[in-house]
Amino acid sequence: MRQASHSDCHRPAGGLETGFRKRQGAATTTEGLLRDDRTIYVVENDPERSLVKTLVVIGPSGCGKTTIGTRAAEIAGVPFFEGDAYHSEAAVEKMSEGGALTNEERLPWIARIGKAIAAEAPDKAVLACSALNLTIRAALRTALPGEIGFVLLDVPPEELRRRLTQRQHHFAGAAMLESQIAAMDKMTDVDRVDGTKPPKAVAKRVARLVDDL
Ligand SMILES: Nc1ncnc2c1ncn2[C@@H]1O[C@H](COP(=O)(O)OP(=O)(O)O)[C@@H](O)[C@H]1O
Ligand SMILES: O=C(O)[C@H](O)[C@@H](O)[C@H](O)[C@H](O)COP(=O)(O)O
Repeated sequence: MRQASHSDCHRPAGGLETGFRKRQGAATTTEGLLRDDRTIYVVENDPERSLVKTLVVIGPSGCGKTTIGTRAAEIAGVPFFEGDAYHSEAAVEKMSEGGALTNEERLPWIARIGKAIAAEAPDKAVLACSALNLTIRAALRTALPGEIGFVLLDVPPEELRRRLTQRQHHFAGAAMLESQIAAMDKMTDVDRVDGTKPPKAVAKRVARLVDDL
């Protein structure tokens, strides 16, 4: 297995097109059609690109997506993508003030992530991305049409709160936590790993899921 180096953490170069738009009417065969309440969204799906296999490390702020995703990617020898690096400035500003994103605000972000992974990952990737509800996981499945797995790092709210109160230099603080927990669905379509265990142990379990993709 190749060892992942620091440069394997992928961040956007800038200028990526979103590949996302709101529309009415039917989707073509190269598009994924997503419905969220009364709105229809389209995340474009480019049939020409390689089918990267992606393990998405998911869960609310503070559950350990970045910490565990980075280590798991290193163990598995695949590049790591930091989902938070693909937010728009407006989204970061909103979250810095404790505001919660809507699905409509999240979808262009997901499209940017999908394009980056499709363009930059050779065959497999680990992605850190909250993916709190089915609409967003469906968008990821559409934006990344290769095999995709989701693993939730299970951490109780009081531990999340403790971690976020201590974490520094990040736009998402404890103020966002309640809205994140409220936005989470039952997550019946994902794997779960106990995220309260030491990072090394959690990362090993997640790396095994990357190998199994
Ligand atoms: N398994 C763990 N045990 C204890 N602390 C952890 C664990 N995983 C992450 N942390 C700590 O919790 C905080 C949030 O982790 P981070 O990876 O930034 O979470 P997320 O990316 O999900 O927001 C960080 O300070 C990190 O060091
Ligand atoms: O790592 C974190 O602290 C969080 O995940 C945080 O960065 C934020 O929650 C999402 O990137 C925004 O998206 P959601 O509103 O979908 O969680």
